[in-house]
Amino acid sequence: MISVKNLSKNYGDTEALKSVSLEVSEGELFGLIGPDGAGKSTLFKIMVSLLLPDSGEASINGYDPVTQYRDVRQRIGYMPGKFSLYQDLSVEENLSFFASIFDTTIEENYDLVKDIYVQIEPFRKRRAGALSGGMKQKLALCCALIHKPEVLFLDEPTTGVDPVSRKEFWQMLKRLRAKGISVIVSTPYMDEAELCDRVALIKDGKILRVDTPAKIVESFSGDMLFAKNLRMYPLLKALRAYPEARSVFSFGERIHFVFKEQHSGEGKLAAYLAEAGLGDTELSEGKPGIEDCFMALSEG
Ligand SMILES: Nc1ncnc2c1ncn2[C@@H]1O[C@H](COP(=O)(O)OP(=O)(O)OP(=O)(O)O)[C@@H](O)[C@H]1O
Repeated sequence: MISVKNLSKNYGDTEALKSVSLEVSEGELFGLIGPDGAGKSTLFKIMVSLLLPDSGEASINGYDPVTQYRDVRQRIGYMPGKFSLYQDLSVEENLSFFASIFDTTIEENYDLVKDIYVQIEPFRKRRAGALSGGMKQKLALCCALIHKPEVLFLDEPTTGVDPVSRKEFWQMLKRLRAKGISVIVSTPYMDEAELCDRVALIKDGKILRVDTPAKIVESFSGDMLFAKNLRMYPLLKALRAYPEARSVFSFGERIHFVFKEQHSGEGKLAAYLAEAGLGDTELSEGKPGIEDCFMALSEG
C-alpha cells in the first residue's frame, strides 16, 4: 500500500504541494489528474525518493522514501515525465543497462516485459534517440519494469503521444495491474481518468477529490448544455456574459455550459444567443464528465 500524509513542498515562494494526503491500495490503477503545474511531478519525485518533502510523510509498501530510500528504490519502477533513456544507446542496450543496475538480466524478467518488448524488438539495434514517441514510451516502460517492481510510477506517460499509442498504452497498464503491480499514473488528459480504478484530482498543489471516476461524475450537480458554433470565441464570450451562467469553458470542439441553480432553461438561452447574433449555435443536452467535475471543484 502507498500512503501519503500531509505532504508539503515549496520551491522558494511557490507552494508546489499543500498538505497532500492520499492512499493507494495494492494492485490498484490509480490516476493523478491535473493540469500543468498542479504538483504531480513534485508528488511523484517525493514518493520515489528523489526529492525531500518540507513536511509530511510517505510510505511505499511499508518503506519511508526519506529514511529507507534504498528499499523504496528496489521495489519501484519510475518513468519520469521527460524522456529518461540514454539517447545514444540502442533499444537493447538501454534495457540491459536498466536491468544491470538492479542486478538482474533481461532474460530473468522477460515475461513481465514481453508483451511490450515484442513491439519494439524489431528496432532493438536502433538508437533510442531515433525512435518515434510511442516507441520511446514503450521502451521507457520496459526499462521501468525490468527489475519486476511492486509499484510502478508513471509521470505523464501519454503526454504528446498519438491517440492510438495512448490507447495501447492504457491496455498495457491494465495487463500490468492484472499481474498484481500497483500503478500510479499522472496525466493532464481528463478523458484518461475513466480508465483508472480511482483518481485524485489535483490543482495548485491541493487534492480536490479522491474517488472512483464514476462516483466523481455522479456527484456533479447542475444542469448542463453543450454548445457549438463555428465562431467559438464570440460564443464563449456571449455565454460567459449570460446572467444565469455558473460555469462556461471550452473543451475539445464544444463549450460546456452549466446553469446557475435557478434558471429559466434552454429556450431563454437560445433566444439570448439569437439576439447576440449567434442564432446558429447548436445546443445539446450535456452529460457531465470528469472535466466538468474538475472545473466545479476548482471553482470551489
Ligand atoms: N525545481 C523547481 N524550482 C522552482 N519551481 C518549481 C520546480 N519544480 C516545479 N516547480 C513549480 O512547482 C509547481 C508544481 O510543479 P510540478 O512540476 O510538480 O507540476 P506538474 O503537475 O507535474 O506539472 P508539469 O506537467 O507542468 O510538470 C509549478 O508551479 C512549478 O512551476
